[in-house]
Amino acid sequence: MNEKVKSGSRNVAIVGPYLSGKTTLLESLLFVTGTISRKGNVKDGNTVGDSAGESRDRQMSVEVSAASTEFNGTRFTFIDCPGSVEFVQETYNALMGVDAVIVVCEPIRDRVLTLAPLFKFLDDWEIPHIVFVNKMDRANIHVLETLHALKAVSSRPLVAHQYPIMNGEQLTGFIDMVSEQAYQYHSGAPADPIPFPESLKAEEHQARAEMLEALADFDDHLLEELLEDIEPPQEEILNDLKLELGADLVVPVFFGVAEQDYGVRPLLEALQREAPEPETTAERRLKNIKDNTSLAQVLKTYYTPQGGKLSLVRIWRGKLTDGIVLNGIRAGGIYRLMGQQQQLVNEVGAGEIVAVSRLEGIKTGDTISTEKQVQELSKAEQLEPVYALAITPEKRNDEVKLSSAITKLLEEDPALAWEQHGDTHEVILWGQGEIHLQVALDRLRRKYNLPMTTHLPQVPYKETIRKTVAAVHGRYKHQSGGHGQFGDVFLDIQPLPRGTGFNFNETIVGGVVPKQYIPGVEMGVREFLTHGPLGFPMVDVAVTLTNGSYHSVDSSEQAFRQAARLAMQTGIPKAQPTLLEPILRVEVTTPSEFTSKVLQLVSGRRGQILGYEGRNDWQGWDNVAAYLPQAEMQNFIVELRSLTLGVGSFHWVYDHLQEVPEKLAERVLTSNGNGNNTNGK
Ligand SMILES: Nc1nc2c(ncn2[C@@H]2O[C@H](COP(=O)(O)OP(=O)(O)OP(=O)(O)O)[C@@H](O)[C@H]2O)c(=O)[nH]1
Repeated sequence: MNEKVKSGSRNVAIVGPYLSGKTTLLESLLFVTGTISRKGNVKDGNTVGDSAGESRDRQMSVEVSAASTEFNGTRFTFIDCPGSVEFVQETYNALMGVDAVIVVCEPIRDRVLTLAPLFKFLDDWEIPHIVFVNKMDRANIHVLETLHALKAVSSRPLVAHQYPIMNGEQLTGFIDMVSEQAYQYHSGAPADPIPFPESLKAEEHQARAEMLEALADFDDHLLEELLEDIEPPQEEILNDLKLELGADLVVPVFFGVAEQDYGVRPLLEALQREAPEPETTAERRLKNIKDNTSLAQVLKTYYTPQGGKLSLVRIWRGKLTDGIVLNGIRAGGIYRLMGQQQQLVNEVGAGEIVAVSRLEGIKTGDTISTEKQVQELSKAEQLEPVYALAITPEKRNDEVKLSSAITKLLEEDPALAWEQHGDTHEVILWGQGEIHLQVALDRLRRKYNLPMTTHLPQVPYKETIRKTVAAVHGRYKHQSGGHGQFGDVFLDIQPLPRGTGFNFNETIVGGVVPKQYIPGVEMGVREFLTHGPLGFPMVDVAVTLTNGSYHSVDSSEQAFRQAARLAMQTGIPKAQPTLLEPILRVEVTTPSEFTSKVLQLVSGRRGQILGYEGRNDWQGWDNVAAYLPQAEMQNFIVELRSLTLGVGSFHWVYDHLQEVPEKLAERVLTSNGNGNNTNGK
């Protein structure tokens, strides 16, 4: 392949909503360029893109996969990205390393709307992108309607690079908007030039005029020509398209049918001609890097079924050679990827995306170099986890293996997080949704032989008291053979304001409880508070040791500890124990058209709405701020997505504890058998 590559390379990500046809498009790109001789099919599970077992099982991409090919002397490395919102972190991480992006979407209004977060990410990072409207064999909305829907969700102007020629709902050809030449598609062969279809003249002229006006917004010379009614030379239009795409000022639009390879050659030609060269991208990405060191960045980490580590890296400066030492670690082999297949190479230069094996300790997003100290490249933002499951190994003695397997799992998928909860002691796996966690659990089973069972995480309820009880007596007296045990205390138990925690005081006078035994009293009180009468840890309680007595031989710290526990056992039930639940402060982001539904969702889940407003940085989107009980959060993201075409999201932080309404508290306590185990619904 090396000899044929004459005119540089391009690294292109293929992104877009779930099931829009990205993997099919990659298959077609590889087929049209002769890299594969037979196309695979998503249903049959034999495509290059969806090569991981977890993808094949679900007929959906769950991680990025890379494939290189060559077209007219240019090497293309395509990165097929998952479309599901639950795997978007994969996509964001990979986008940090590409020169251009193909956004694949279907000609369906609601599907187009779901592109908004992706467009925002691309524009925030100024990543050049084009749109490929796929499935134009089922286009039951008009081309101009599709373009309008696209324009509504993009902050950058869209320019139709082609005008599709349709026969009913089926794409049959296109008009190239630069040359105004019409072409007819053929199965298995390049498109043929045909005469301009007169019936499309008016529509095509309008779309072309809009394209030229959009380009002219960034080119005064073109603007003058348009004002003076001079037809601009094609060279000038192409030049503007290249410059303005490269600077993420405009978004060219193409149409096609990936399944029939329609529109795929024109797409490749446009990418070769107009997508920025790797050097241009490097200038953009390295503009804040002051030193001149060799640099690469990890876009994705894989663990192969054999357990080997592979890091997909973009080389920004310098080159990678066999046996190179990066960040102090000797790399294994360097490979070009074709889905799960690897082709060993000895040396690769700047501007390429390749996989490097055995970079132990290096994570996705890390900057790597041959030098000791380098400036870190910026990374894609880390998404907050929004969905959790408590997990337990099916086999008890697998518990020891779990933490090292989870560490590897997190390296492969940085959108996962885990914790061992301090109160409930459960191991909780956090991620972006149900399917995301199921895929992670599949990996644990397949790659690490760790089958797990799951359940909804417990809500970490707490308890407090409402009333003060004074002078509660606790006496511990035990006579067994020789030495006896004697401790005797009087405690005042008082509720504290919410969020205060626990206070211990003593007002002992005259040494009725000697100093050395007082820590024992505090210990006994604290022990009792770890498990209150309702079954949960107690908070916001003050306990004061006011009185007591001792025995000069039989008293000990231990005996006072027991006496304090007895006093607490007597006193707390009289102080009106009450159930408290954690309340989160939640900030929901949603398209404004769904805000009222979101408000209903929040109120329906016992939420307290704190306010909502339009986002300054995102036209047409609102933020809703609210307090929500944690017990109501388990499936919140699932509901939110189903109300907002999948694009609603939220941030949360723990805020405070609040009394559980009485009726609900009864239910929680009965379903827990006075113990702690469900989410309280
Ligand atoms: N009619 C029609 N169907 C298509 C076309 N391209 C893809 N499909 C079908 O659409 C479905 C989804 O295709 P994929 O290529 O898996 O979509 P994807 O975007 O890679 O999916 P994810 O990565 O899981 O989001 C499959 O059943 C394809 O056969 C097309 O041009 N026309």
